[in-house]
Amino acid sequence: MTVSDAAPAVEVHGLSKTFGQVAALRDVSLTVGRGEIVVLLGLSGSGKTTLLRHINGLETPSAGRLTVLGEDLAGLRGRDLRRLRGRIGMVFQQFHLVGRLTVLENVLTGALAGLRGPRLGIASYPRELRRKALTHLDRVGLLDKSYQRADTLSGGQQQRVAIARALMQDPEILLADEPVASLDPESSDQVMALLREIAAERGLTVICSLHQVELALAWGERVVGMRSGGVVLDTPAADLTREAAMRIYGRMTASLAEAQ
Ligand SMILES: Nc1ncnc2c1ncn2[C@@H]1O[C@H](COP(=O)(O)OP(=O)(O)OP(=O)(O)O)[C@@H](O)[C@H]1O
Repeated sequence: MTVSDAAPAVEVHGLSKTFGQVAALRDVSLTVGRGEIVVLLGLSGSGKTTLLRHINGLETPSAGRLTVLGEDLAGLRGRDLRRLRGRIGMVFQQFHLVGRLTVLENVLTGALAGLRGPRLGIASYPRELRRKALTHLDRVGLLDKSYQRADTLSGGQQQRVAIARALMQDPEILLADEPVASLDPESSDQVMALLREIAAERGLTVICSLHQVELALAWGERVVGMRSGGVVLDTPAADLTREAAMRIYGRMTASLAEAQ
């Protein structure tokens, strides 16, 4: 085991980010251990996406430092940054599938970063990767949809395809940005359950942004509350009370926030 294998998944020290006049992150410090499932809970605009984008090296801090999987992001450029990003999977609110392609081909695109040259069609991917993609589709319960166009699936199914796609890169960290914001309550629960199961099976670190208190309580292990770009709470989900959740939402009631 090398030093970087033993390092926490993510260490954020005094991170601030301003976009023009807007302070999106204010002095955020946070350490996430390997295998932890952390929910970032906060209203729209509280800085959750900006924090996730920094962890993936997609934004440059205005101040502060980030270390991800033992690597200081400030020192990484080009190939080294791409290699680190290869260890981090992402899942988005809008799934970002290619609707006219089959489900299987969408999953296969998750392996593109590790391949040379463009690919066109399922047959252009190595057999080993096709097998791996089918295994992941089986894991997310969609093996029978493998050859269906992605845009014929329900939202919940599409998000499960996106999770299977993220698994193709064997990520050590999965960043999920409001993964259930477009889904009905039943599909939301299915997707959150799947994320938690997969994290446990693989020892995967999951950092997931949500804006609903109930989902955070049900599915997080640790809840980090964000408000106006700052961390206002960091607690095991089991200890999170509605009163504490109020601190995240300020003067709004938690139930109003739920309706957002
Ligand atoms: N590229 C950008 N340029 C300018 N302002 C930005 C940019 N990205 C984020 N912001 C601003 O930073 C603040 C935090 O946004 P962020 O998207 O991180 O919040 P969020 O909690 O993820 O909300 P949402 O769930 O709506 O995305 C907001 O005021 C937003 O308008």
